[in-house]
Amino acid sequence: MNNQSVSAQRDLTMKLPIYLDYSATCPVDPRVAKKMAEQLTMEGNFGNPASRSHLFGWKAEEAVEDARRNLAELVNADPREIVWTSGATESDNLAIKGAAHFYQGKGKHIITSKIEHKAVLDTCRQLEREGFEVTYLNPREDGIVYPEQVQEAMRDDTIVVSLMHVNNEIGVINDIAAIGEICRARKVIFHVDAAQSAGRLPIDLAETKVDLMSFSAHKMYGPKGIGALYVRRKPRVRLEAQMHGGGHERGMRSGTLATHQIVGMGEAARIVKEEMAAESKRIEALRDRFWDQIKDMEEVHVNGSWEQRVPGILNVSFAFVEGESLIMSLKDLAISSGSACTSASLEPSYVLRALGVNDELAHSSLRFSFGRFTTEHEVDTAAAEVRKAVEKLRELSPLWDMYKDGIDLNTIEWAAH
Ligand SMILES: Cc1ncc(COP(=O)(O)O)c(C=O)c1O
Ligand code: FES
Repeated sequence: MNNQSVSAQRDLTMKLPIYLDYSATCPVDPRVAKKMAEQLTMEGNFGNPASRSHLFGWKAEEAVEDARRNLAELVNADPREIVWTSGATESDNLAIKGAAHFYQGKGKHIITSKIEHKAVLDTCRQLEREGFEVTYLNPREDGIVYPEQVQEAMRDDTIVVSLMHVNNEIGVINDIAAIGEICRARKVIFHVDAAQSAGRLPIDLAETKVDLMSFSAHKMYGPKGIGALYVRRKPRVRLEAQMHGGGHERGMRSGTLATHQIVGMGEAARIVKEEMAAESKRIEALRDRFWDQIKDMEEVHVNGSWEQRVPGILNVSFAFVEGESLIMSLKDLAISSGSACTSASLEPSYVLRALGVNDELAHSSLRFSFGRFTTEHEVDTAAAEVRKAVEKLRELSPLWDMYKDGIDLNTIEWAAH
């Protein structure tokens, strides 16, 4: 089934909300699902890829290695540099803890940023408890962590720098090539979380001086629960394993390989490599189409650099409207106020706060993310619904009335309570 027929079929059966949360996760591409299903049964590659004594094992191993080649080709790496994991969370843990533990004899200082995914931030917190020191860089107002900031934070005992390629809440892109040069010159290991960029931006690891890179299949239309870590061979990067057992994945990550998941990720990578250029253009056009329909509203702001961003993510603040109320009144849209992992919290986003967005505005922000199966019709419907909901909530807002009456809200002394 092609993309258009998937969308058409969904239109017919739909009472489902319009899905605009592709940064949280993507549906599995039907081509990927088909290939995965074929692996599971007696006729497929159900064997254990580690079994060396019979055909079932050999076939499963071949399927795993095909997938490894496909993922490696997506980022121009050597297949021997790809280690399968359960997702980007595990890859981040393995990269940062693995490198910190292996290289701690050289120093105990790590550099990261305040707007990393929790998988990186919590890993760094854990390392702090173990006696490592971590510098959390603040991005500039545009959401970018600049190479000079990394340069300035470097110390003689710095062993690891971990920065994301694309931020999952605001879609802003960091210049990993320039940061890689700085790290390489000082022989500091550079880890990049590419969960949001792989398959959305071209990545060339033969050219870019990244030592470790995390990937997640479910952000590229593959299944959840599978990911990979790129571990550079030249110059060789060493890691202390975090999972011990049968010595799979050259000792870096033990555990029977999940053949069907791995085949799914490989197929997802193969498809996205072929379709990325056209897909990015299409998604950018959808994003612009959406933004064109809401940008003339008053007090509507895009968070993060407009120029340096992936096409699929748009984080917008609607001043004088409370984000949770807005989501509640947009029941026909599947959107979020920030990342999926923190969507249960009513705290304003730590990412937006780090950009200097004030609490009220951070509270009134929504993330729209567009993807492979998004249609123009969905975008038009979503934009109309957003306009309607924002206007209605503002009608009910005393603060909006005051703003419209020209009262400067910053000068008001609110009663303490
Ligand atoms: C930037 C980033 N890193 C890591 C993850 C976690 O990936 P996974 O769900 O594969 O563990 C995500 C997913 O939300 C992400 O956006
Ligand atoms: S799924 Fe993206 S933040 Fe957790």
